[in-house]
Amino acid sequence: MFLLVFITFVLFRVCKFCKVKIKLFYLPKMSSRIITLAQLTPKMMMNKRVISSLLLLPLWSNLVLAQRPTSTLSPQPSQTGASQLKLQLPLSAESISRNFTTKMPEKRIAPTIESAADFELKLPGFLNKNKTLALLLDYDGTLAPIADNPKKTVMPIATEVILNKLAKHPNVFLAVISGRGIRDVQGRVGINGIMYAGNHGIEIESEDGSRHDYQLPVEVQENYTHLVKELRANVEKNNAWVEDKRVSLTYHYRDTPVDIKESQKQVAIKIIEAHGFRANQAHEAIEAKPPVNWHKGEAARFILKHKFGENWADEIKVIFAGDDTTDEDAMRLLQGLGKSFRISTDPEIQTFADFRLARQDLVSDLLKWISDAYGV
Ligand SMILES: O=P(O)(O)OC[C@H]1O[C@H](O[C@H]2O[C@H](CO)[C@@H](O)[C@H](O)[C@H]2O)[C@H](O)[C@@H](O)[C@@H]1O
Repeated sequence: MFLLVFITFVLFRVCKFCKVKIKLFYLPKMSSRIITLAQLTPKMMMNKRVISSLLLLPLWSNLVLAQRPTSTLSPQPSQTGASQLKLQLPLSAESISRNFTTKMPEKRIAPTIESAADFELKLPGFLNKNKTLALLLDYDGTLAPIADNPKKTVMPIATEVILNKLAKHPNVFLAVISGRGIRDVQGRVGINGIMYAGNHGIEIESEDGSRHDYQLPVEVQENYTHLVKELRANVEKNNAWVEDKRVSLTYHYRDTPVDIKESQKQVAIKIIEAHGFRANQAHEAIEAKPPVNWHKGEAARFILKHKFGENWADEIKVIFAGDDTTDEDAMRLLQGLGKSFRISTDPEIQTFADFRLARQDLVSDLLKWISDAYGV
């Protein structure tokens, strides 16, 4: 292993000395993330794919010495010293460690839960009232059924009642991770003393009110302002509208006439992408998210680390439930570390979740299953 590290080091020194501008492969659809060599664990270094990746580095194109955008968030996985060599690779260190040392996570058709009884049948003994449970939940389409306007959503009474009880249980930790602005989702859920994440995790607020805001690079913030203006000027018409959430937006087109819906949506996607933002399909809407390596998955991981420390996966049980494409980031990162549920009526849906919940109303049954196990 030492030899490998040494060879890699020498390769970098030689390339630097020769002033060779080295470049990495651009892998389409994989977002660029930053890792440091120091983050490669011995286990990863023994992996054949990582070894060949390192040895082939000088032959690749587009190697970039880069600095991670600053953030007020802590813990920061790669902020271990400004002097470290940082390489822009297509995968983060943690995903390399997870993907290459274990099985590469893949979306697939997940086993379905169709009734309240299915939870214990398919997950016998998963819950243990003596072990802490972290319950991470999405809001729209999960806690509240989808409505034709974001202002019209309400949680079913049964959900609200159980959620309030679970929030008070000493062995249950509750967090709501939403694409909405944080104040909006807090107001709708209305439970004090739990953790909230808004804007797909960019804003996080702890139970005691302390904030963790992912710091977007200035140019991304500027692009966002232009993006809102341009969408409003060009595609806020025919009943479509822009929900400006300050750092991310949702373009709602539910009420646009069917014959022009698709073409107008495509124009909106082009505008979003032209401003460097990511366009995610949602329910009769497009989510425009900033081009940063921060999403519901990273937010979930941050919340769990913040609350339970580095070894959270060994200490607690985790359940995540969500219904949308943006929830898949959390389902992917929690694979093998907790149990996740994707709410979808589509039996063919491909997901990173462990289970598909066939209907939104099964969320109340999921909460009931938990509250029964914890004697709430
Ligand atoms: O992450 P979530 O809590 O699920 O939030 C995702 C988005 O939800 C809202 O839009 C969606 O729900 C609306 C109400 O049911 C519905 O009218 C809309 O069609 C859906 O896309 C919200 O408006 C967005 O800001 C959230 O990002």
